Amino acid sequence: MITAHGLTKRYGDRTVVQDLDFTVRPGTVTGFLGPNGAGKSTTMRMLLGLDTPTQGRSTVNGRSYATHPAPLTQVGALLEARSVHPGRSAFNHLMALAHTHGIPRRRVEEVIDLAGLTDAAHRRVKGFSLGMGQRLGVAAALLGDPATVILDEPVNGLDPEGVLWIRTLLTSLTAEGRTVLVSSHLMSEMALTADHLIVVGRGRLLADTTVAELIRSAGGASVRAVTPQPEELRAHLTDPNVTVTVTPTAVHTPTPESRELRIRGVDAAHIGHVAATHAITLHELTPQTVSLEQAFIDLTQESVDHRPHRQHQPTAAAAGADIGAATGAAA
Ligand SMILES: Nc1ncnc2c1ncn2[C@@H]1O[C@H](COP(=O)(O)OP(=O)(O)OP(=O)(O)O)[C@@H](O)[C@H]1O
Repeated sequence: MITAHGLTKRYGDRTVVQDLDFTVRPGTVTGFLGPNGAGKSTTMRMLLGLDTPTQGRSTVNGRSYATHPAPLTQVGALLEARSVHPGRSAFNHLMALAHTHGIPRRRVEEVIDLAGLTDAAHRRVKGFSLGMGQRLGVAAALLGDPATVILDEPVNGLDPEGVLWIRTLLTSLTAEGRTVLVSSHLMSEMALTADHLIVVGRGRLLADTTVAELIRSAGGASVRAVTPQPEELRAHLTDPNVTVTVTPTAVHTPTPESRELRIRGVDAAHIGHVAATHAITLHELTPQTVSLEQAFIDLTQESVDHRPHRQHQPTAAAAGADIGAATGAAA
């Protein structure tokens, strides 16, 4: 388990992490998200005792990182900056780390296999690709068989096979009851991997929530209906939990009198049934899901100053990063 209490970091007069409170629990993958410069790496460094907080404190497995007598066996970390001697082989690098904690050679061989580096184990690290370097970093993080794992952008530089490997690895680590905190810029990856999300922007906590709840709060599921009888359809959707928004003009509709309705609180099957019962013509009935990517952009748009302009497209096909993109009737 990881906790942060009022964690704050200032560089000069710039506050880059401000009053962060969160708990990362065992048994789930927690995604750590935020735009560039939001303070993710700084926070991770503070959790690992590599940066001293200006205020506040953090614990890993109940104590501050610095007070763990054998930290490698408590928390394994992969940070963006690698500090591996380029002339050493992967095996020797891991053996050197293992010696500091009395970890046996057998475990070094195990993590080399686990990371898919068996064939490259005795090659010098300076010849490694970015992806192989990431695999070595993950092997080092797992060396001490730690209960808590902190990975900063682990899929960075990995090919599709490597991405799949990380995804499977994270799931198996949490299935073993470990605590896993992982940062990424890839929303599509987080959607597939993380159960819980901590989102920061300009150093502040923006959300501490589940993937499903973040999407729900960004608008959740809706149904797009296109009909030349919009007012009639609306008049028959009378449940107080149902909201219907009608677009004022015929944009992207097949006939001039058609309108697009965005309907929330009821599924496509029910709308289709209502339309059939009242002989209302439908040109389109499409379940829509806000993508995690769109939910993230909505949440963090105040925290970035370099976005050109807002593009809101909560469609099932938007951005290629949707999760739960509905097929057939919406939930
Ligand atoms: N040693 C330092 N001295 C001064 N400023 C720093 C230092 N380290 C980080 N910063 C600043 O703190 C802010 C947060 O940086 P950090 O690397 O933690 O963000 P991040 O969310 O990890 O970003 P990215 O996603 O781009 O890696 C940035 O504006 C960065 O320039």
